[in-house]
Amino acid sequence: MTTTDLNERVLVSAPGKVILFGEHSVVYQKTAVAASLGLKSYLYLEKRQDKVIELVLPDVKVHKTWTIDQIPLRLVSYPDSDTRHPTNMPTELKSRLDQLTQIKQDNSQSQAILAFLYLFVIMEAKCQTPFDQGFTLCVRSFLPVGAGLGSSASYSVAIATALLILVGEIPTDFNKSELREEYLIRINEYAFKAEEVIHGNPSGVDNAVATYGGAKTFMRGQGFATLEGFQSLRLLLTNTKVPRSTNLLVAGVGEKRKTYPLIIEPMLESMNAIALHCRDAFKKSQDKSALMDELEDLVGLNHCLLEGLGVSHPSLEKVRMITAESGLKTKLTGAGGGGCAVTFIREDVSQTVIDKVLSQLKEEGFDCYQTNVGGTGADAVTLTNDETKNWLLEANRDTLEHYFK
Ligand SMILES: Nc1ncnc2c1ncn2[C@@H]1O[C@H](COP(=O)(O)OP(=O)(O)OP(=O)(O)O)[C@@H](O)[C@H]1O
Ligand SMILES: C[C@@](O)(CCO)CC(=O)[O-]
Repeated sequence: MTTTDLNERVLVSAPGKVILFGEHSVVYQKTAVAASLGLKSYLYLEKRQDKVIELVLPDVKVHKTWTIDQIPLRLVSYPDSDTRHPTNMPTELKSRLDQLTQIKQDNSQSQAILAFLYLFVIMEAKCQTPFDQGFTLCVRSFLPVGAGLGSSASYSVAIATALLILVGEIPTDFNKSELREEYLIRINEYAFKAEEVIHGNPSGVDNAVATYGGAKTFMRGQGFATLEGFQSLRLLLTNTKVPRSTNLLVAGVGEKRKTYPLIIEPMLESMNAIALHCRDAFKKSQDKSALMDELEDLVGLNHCLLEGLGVSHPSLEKVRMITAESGLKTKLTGAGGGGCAVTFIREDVSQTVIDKVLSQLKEEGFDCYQTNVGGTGADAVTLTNDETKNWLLEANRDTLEHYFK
């Protein structure tokens, strides 16, 4: 096949995130501090000559095809889709999308498919000319799915970016455009919609970090600000591999808050103060050791409050115990209930100590990641060689990252 035989193809990337402070409290308009991760999702988009839509999501074992006529485009007028929660979508549209999703048992699959179909339908409804072209969309992630590192936001940002490019709402090289800010706002808004499908009640912090990258403070309803004076941190991420659902954990905290408002509200307020203290600690541009003293205190305080909200797990307490034996401070990150913990490592901690901790954590069956934080957000490039969806599935991280240099 020569390059000229190839259909138009695009590669999209979107990072995961680590919440340093403020998970759960951020759902209730408190401040959170979060940063993008070097671990990302990559999406391959190919326009097709036939009218087939193919969705390939190997991380959640989905491979679906539909013809474009099966998708309920323009079937239901849905003018206020941007302001309505997806659970309030018109009944007719809901039942058509459920029929197309056709997987009742496995939530991770149905949420991923539904998020894709929902975004496509509401985006297409806003296009000037009806969309009638087939395409293949394949997502492959280097993030553990459902483990607290923002896999759903990374997936949501990747599909929002790709679909906006597909329907002609943003150019592939949106990051180089003078309208970049506007395009990023659009990506973030649609990614939030996909997060609403997957999460139920997301604060928006995860998709904001996955869209814009960097290290941020975030408050629901007010958006984000760059974390001034942010210094790169040595972080160890440990995935306990205990499955959990962000949706259910967020709902659980909501129930507690309703039952014990006078107890829970001050806890959420303390978490807000922790995030603000972290912001100010970076701003002071003090030496790294003094900064780490403060951050380590905040780690302990924030974790204990989260534990009090009921979102820790014995596996996370185990990570805390193992790391504490070597003098390292750890808190859960993301929704908790299993999933990931983040350990803050001071500059003066030797590789021998880190290796010992790594081997103890691995002995427990946990996965560990040492990755950089605060890097780029969503990005896209046009593919011009003979890349295919199988190429995406087989390529390693360095190869894929190279496309975005
Ligand atoms: N690579 C992927 N491909 C398809 N769907 C994905 C992918 N990654 C995540 N998802 C969707 O997101 C869901 C996981 O979302 P969830 O919010 O529970 O986890 P998370 O985003 O990793 O954690 P947290 O919200 O705590 O950071 C999956 O069940 C699936 O529906
Ligand atoms: C638990 C939570 O605060 C973070 C999940 O990464 C939920 C959210 O902010 O949407």
